[in-house]
Amino acid sequence: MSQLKSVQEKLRLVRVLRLLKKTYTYEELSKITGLPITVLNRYVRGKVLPSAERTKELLSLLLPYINIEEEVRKRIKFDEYGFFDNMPVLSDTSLMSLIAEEVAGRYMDKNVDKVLTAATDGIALGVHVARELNVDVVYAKKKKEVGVEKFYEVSYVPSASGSVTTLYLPQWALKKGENVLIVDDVIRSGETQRALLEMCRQAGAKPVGMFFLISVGDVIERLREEYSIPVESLIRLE
Ligand SMILES: O=P(O)(O)OC[C@H]1O[C@H](OP(=O)(O)OP(=O)(O)O)[C@H](O)[C@@H]1O
Ligand SMILES: Nc1ncnc2[nH]cnc12
Repeated sequence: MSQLKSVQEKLRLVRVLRLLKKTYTYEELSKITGLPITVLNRYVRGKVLPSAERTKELLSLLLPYINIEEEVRKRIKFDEYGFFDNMPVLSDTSLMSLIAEEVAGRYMDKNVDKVLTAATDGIALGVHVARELNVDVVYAKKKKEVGVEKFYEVSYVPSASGSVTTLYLPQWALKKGENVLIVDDVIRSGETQRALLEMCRQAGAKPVGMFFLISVGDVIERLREEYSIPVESLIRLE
């Protein structure tokens, strides 16, 4: 294994431990791994990194205790209007890294050149996934930033809003022929995602897949049929 890969595996273990620490006590983790609490605590705090061999062993013992779908579900709390706060998911960098590993695994063979998302809440997932795929991330915004010469721009009417929203992306950010993975935290009506697909069309870039943390209803099936590309979400809400 290369030095880099070995370090990446060790950091992955630290993320797994940090995530499990939110649910399990050190005593419980010590029972699962057979390691003293002091040793686990040093790994969690990054004071010491385990050997490559121990990393492998610990990952195989600990990964079965992580269900990323479940981790996302339990962080989603609905308010009285049926909306949910995404921040408990998007802010958890250990969880987001593990989700991004999963997404990167699914799209590894698609030769992704760029990850595209929409500001604001898509950015966290976009950055994590792009870093995992070793590519750049670009995001469309709801306003025109100064200092940008030319934009791709797409207007649409978000379902319940009754007013026009426009998304803007600097033209240099997407190039003809690039393979694009579109990601976002939530897909509900699919209007935002259609706007991103339209930007790819304007640029002559090729959408090769779409991934969402949370989809509401059957919108991903409709997009999959319409665009004949993989469209997936980690969890689906009705
Ligand atoms: O499938 P849709 O019905 O288009 O909804 C999904 C979009 O809604 C949310 O963004 P929002 O427009 O609320 O902007 P924000 O990220 O700045 O909160 C979310 O981050 C998606 O981009
Ligand atoms: N935070 C949110 N809660 C529920 N539905 C949404 N659709 C887009 N963002 C959402």
